Amino acid sequence: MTSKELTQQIFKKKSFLCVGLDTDLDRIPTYLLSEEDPVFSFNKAIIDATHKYCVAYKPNIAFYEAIGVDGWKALKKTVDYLHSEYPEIYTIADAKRGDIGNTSRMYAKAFFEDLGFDSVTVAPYMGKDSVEPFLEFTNKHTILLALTSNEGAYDFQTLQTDNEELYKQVIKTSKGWNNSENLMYVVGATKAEYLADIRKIIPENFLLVPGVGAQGGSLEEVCKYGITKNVGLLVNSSRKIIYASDSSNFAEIAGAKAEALQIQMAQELEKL
Ligand SMILES: O=C(O)c1cc(=O)[nH]c(=O)n1[C@@H]1O[C@H](COP(=O)(O)O)[C@@H](O)[C@H]1O
Repeated sequence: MTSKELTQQIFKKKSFLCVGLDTDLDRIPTYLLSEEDPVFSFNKAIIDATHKYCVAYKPNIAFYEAIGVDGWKALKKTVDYLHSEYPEIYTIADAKRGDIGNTSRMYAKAFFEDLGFDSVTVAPYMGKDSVEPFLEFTNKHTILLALTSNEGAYDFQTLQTDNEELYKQVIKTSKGWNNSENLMYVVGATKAEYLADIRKIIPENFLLVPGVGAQGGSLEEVCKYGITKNVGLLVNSSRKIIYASDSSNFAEIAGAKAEALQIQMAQELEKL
């Protein structure tokens, strides 16, 4: 899906919500554990209940890798289910990969070709040759970590180097690698006040903004500083939606949580 098509979906659904599928066997309703594939059963129920209110899903790969082969199978089934049942939905593999070029090429093949995701999150630390193999997939998006939502973001990302914070250098340098508009950036919702500066460097690029909900980020603040006339935002929430309830109607309650965010988003879109 191109950035333009994603923007069209956002205006059509009046939502720039991404639901995070951080599916943890210790947190899903216990009655699902007797199912053949509890992770997929949970994801399917969440997707069926929330898809009307969001434009994207972001499985965090760690949650699938942690349970081995079963996790990888559930991940593949989840992406296939999304693409077959809801082809208008955008998919993000939250993998935070990046290695020497030769190895990054294999990561890119895994997430884009084998699993068929529309995008993957990538760590910029190893530089251009570690990111280029992802960017070579010009019909996919590479989502580079810029300024993350966690406390540790202040350890390196905001350090001054040449009178400028490191995360700004990451954005400025990497945007020159992008010939085909297929680069997005991660900026944590907990760092919303930085978005005004970030928009001066990249006025158009899509930003994936996690951290609304469980991490305390504010949707209003994110929109205040980060929204553009083409929206340019995908705001992720995981735990606050998918674990809103552990009762038998967990999916319905997740749907209501997603709808509440969608309503707020529709109000923000009306202001544009
Ligand atoms: O790349 C990410 O998605 C990401 C970057 C970041 O800076 N902060 C962050 O929380 N994330 C991911 O976004 C999700 C946030 O989950 P919740 O805090 O439960 O909404 C998790 O899967 C995180 O790994």
